Amino acid sequence: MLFAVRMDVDIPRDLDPAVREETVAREKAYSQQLQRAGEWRHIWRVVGRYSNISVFDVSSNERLHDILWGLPLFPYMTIEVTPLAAHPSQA
Ligand SMILES: O=C(O)CC1=CCC(=O)O1
Repeated sequence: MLFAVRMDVDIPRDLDPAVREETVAREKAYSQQLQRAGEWRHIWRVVGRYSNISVFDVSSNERLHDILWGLPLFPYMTIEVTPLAAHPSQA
């Protein structure tokens, strides 16, 4: 099952810089592990924003929910999920 997911990140400015750095590092490791496993297919920066648009290929809605819930930056994100279906014009 394919999903496009937009993540808008808004880390509070007064967050301890060490906590910020450690959380962002954990986010990167978490993301890259899922990319290597094939569930996080794409991640693209949204130009000019602290946001990304990602494509996930997961077995179920529950699996995607668990992945998103587990994001280290989850408490600082607004997330929009769009389920994808094959387009009839896909060559
Ligand atoms: O920087 C972001 O867009 C947030 C993020 C998600 C996965 C990752 O490595 O960073």
